[in-house]
Amino acid sequence: MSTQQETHGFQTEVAQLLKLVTHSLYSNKEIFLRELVSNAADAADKLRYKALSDADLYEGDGELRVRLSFDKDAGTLTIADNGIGMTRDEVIEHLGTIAKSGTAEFFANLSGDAAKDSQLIGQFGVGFYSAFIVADKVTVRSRAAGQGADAGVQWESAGEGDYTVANIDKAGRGTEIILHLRDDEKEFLDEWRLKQIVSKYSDHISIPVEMWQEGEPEREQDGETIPATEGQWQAANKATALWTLSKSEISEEEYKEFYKHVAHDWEDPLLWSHNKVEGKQEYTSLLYIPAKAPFDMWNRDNKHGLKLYVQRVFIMDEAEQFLPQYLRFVKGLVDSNDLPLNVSREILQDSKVTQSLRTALTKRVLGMLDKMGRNNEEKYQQFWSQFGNVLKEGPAEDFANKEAIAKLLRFASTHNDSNVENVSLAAYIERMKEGQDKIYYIVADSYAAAKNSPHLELLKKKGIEVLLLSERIDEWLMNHLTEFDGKSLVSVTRGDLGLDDLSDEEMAEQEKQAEEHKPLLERVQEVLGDKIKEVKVSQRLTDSPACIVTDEQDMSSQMIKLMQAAGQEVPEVKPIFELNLNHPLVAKLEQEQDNQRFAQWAGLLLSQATLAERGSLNDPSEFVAQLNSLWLELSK
Ligand SMILES: Nc1ncnc2c1ncn2[C@@H]1O[C@H](COP(=O)(O)OP(=O)(O)OP(=O)(O)O)[C@@H](O)[C@H]1O
Repeated sequence: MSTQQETHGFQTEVAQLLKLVTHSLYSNKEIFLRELVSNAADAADKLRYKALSDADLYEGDGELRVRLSFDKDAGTLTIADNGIGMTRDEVIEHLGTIAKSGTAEFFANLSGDAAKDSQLIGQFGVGFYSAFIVADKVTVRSRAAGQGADAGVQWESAGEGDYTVANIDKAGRGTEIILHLRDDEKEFLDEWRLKQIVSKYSDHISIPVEMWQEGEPEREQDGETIPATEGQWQAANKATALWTLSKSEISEEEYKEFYKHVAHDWEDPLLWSHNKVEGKQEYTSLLYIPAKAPFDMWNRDNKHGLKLYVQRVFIMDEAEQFLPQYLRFVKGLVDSNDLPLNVSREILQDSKVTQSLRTALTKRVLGMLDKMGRNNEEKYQQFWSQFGNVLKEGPAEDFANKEAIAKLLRFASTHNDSNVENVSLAAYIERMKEGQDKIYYIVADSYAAAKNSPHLELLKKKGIEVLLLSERIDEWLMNHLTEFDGKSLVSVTRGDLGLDDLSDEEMAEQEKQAEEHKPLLERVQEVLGDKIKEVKVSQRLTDSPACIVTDEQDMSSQMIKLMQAAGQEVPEVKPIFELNLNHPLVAKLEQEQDNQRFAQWAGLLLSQATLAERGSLNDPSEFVAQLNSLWLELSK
């Protein structure tokens, strides 16, 4: 009997997701079973955890399992678990809305192209809603552990705009999902097909997935009487938690499938590392690097972290204490023998065990990435393109591992004529010119702006490599990374390039030039006044007439932009104005007798240099006016 039936509309995002699920996921439709069995296993894990402090929740039935059954006549497939179950409110919340933040933006970005969107949707994770790949109606009957039989709830939907919920009686705790299969999906009403899917995808989840085995009547075989057997539920999977096995017992396929279960991802992982550690600390970790970044990796409240088990009992999901933020893309689990079973998030936070696990797991991840970087460049590039920018948060967050993180960084560089970020600091050092003791880089708004920056001119001419950085995070990164392997990292847009050792003769020549052209420098300083900090003969230009650079102690242009974008106040920073004395425009400037025109030329050069460096001017109309008035003068 059902009462209090209500009809609810799906949250817009769920309706969009359902449309996509039914239209784009046909090619791999059997995974619906993995998703539903995975949810059942999670529900069992949650009950086991809650029952640690309240054994009554088991209601006398502590054998947690999920059962598959089908009815050929009715065309239904049922997945029934005796896990934690759901209350009416939970059913409405979990099966009618998507709680992940950033969901609306995610849907706004879909293209409408089924093939592309199905890739994206895999990153998003459709979970329960994958039921609608094969079913045109889904009935969920659930009852939360610890409640009376009359606290059951039934949810039903055809996967279009709405669903119904009603109160029902349900004697057994847990959740039953009844799929009313579409006419062309009846292949799933088959014992062998189901067994095959279960062993392919769900062999190593922690609970048995059972199917009904019919009994056999007594029979004669080779003159012997074989007694009758009774029908019984039998596990179709191995049901041993994968990470408790030794590595040699686990196949690649099994690692990959297990990943999809823990990470709720649809794609194979890129890399994993499985380790049992004994001794002072005892734990097992199974850490995966996904192939693709999740849709919400840059969302501030993105949920991440490992699954935590204590002595093989599931304790919590998304335990973010075990890895630093800059490794938030790592998925997997840690199973500790040293933490208490009743550990809470608060206790975890302050625990020494957590601290040492975090240190060890961080090292492990950095180690596995380093190894991939050395052994498989192609795979590493795939990793870098997805997670490189997250890793760049590392040097600021994790001082102790700065050098190890720096080894993992990859940059675009003048060495390669391409924007691909594949140059490591170690590779740069190997190619350093004789006498060069610094690593040069530039941070600009785009790859093109970096590559074509006038600040690179002399270095290019001398064949000195410069790393070309153009991601938003790069300035932040370089602020925290001042040295690698004993070599300092130097921005070509700041202070001195420190090329002294490279070119004694040129340095002497420059000093001589500065002396000879002192009057010019003084005149420029006078007309530009407090717009600049200082005017100098440039060390770095060959083709451009002038550039601006930032004093060593001042905040760089990129940092100023970052802070402004974040709405923060920034101090005024005056540039050092550098002139290329070998440039004809500068020679012309020097010869200009008319003071007013001299001031206009100098102002124009400064505006141009500022534009090239910062991409914008404080007073663009002044620049336009300068340009126009000079044109007029010249065309007289
Ligand atoms: N068998 C079940 N027993 C109890 N709760 C369930 C069950 N199936 C689903 N749920 C609840 O519904 C929620 C939504 O499930 P769904 O599969 O859509 O997403 P998910 O498992 O949280 O994550 P993902 O979308 O990444 O798969 C779950 O988080 C859980 O709270």
